Amino acid sequence: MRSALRAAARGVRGANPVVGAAVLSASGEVLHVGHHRGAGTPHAEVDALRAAREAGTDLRDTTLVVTLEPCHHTGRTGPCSGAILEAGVPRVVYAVGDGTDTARGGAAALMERGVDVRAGLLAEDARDLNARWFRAQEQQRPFVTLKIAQSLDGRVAAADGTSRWITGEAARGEGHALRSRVDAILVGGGTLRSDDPSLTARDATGGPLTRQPLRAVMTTRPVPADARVRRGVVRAEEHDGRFVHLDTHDPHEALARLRGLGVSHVLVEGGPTVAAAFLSCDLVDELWLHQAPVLLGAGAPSVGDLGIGTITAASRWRGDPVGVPDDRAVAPVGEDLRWHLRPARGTPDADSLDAGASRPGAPATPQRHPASRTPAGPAPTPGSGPADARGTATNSPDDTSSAP
Ligand SMILES: Nc1nc(O)c(N)c(N[C@@H]2O[C@H](COP(=O)(O)O)[C@@H](O)[C@H]2O)n1
Repeated sequence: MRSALRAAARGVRGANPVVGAAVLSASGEVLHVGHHRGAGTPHAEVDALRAAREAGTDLRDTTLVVTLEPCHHTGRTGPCSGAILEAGVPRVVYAVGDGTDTARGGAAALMERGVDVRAGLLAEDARDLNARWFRAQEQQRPFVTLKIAQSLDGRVAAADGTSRWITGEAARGEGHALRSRVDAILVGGGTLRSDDPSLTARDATGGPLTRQPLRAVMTTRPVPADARVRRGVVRAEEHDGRFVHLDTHDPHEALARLRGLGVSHVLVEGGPTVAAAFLSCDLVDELWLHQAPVLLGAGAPSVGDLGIGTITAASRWRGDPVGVPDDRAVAPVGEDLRWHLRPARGTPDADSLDAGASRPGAPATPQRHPASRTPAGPAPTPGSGPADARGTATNSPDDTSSAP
């Protein structure tokens, strides 16, 4: 299971949990490992079984160990329960159950077909690893990533509103790769008016990437008929660059609407007021922050007023090495610096990985932070993060100034 947990940490955060699997011999030797690489790609079990098949491993006396209960549904991919039965693996050990209504049930289905299934091994570690994903599922909302591209002094635009480009090409490339992985991108009315963004996912030449997210603007004002965001990106993919106007200032309402449109992962790209609105409601699960070696001295801040009056009430974040190309929570990207962060409010997932579980050769048992004793979905720790988990933002996204 420790091998499976380490493999899981090579995945990406978002619509799906990070999941790892290992095929063990009868004597308990790890023969193959696999992991899930994000929504739409094979699940960890299928990845590990593929490795076994390619190596010609006889699976008749093996055990499949997986960090999450095998799924029993056809979503973007087929059911893992079926793949395991087809492969003829006689024993399955999983860490933690899949609580989702759609995917759960794999364990029962396998047992019915005579597979020896055990649950609960290193369950707390497995749950910790995906604490924010479980929390988003429990709250029945999409997983939320906030992306910020800012100057050294925390600004996303110069005094005249110009923002192209603060960060360099490499950081922008990461941003576009992230765009093409999410189901929807969301910006506020201020960004719409100041930048007129297209919100498409593009490659280095400016051409559209294969997968395009739904493009959402959250504003109570009209979205002009000629706004770039309304212009079609013709793609045969799931969300294929459609546009949606979210006529609200309430992040909860915006997320509920997006969920209704089939969105499981939303990328909030600003501006400052929208960022503050999501942060104030404790609705940011993951933060990608690119910081450029540029000083602006004036201009829009990356995050608007969070209502924090004193340092003990600061919104604190911790490094998350899971889901970034180099397994590093803080890393140089071209000339810029990338921070990959999670709220430090007590969701324990990356605490366990601070000890190095995502890195090859790391200690087998992830260490947990003392604050990680509660299961996924704990209430925010008082004073350690953005306030009310069900709070409604007081700032209006329409007041927003520019963001890249
Ligand atoms: N057992 C298992 N292994 C994985 O590697 C997984 N990613 C999951 N995810 C579960 O299945 C749902 C996604 O299914 P699709 O990728 O859309 O087919 C996800 O919501 C989890 O419940 N499970």
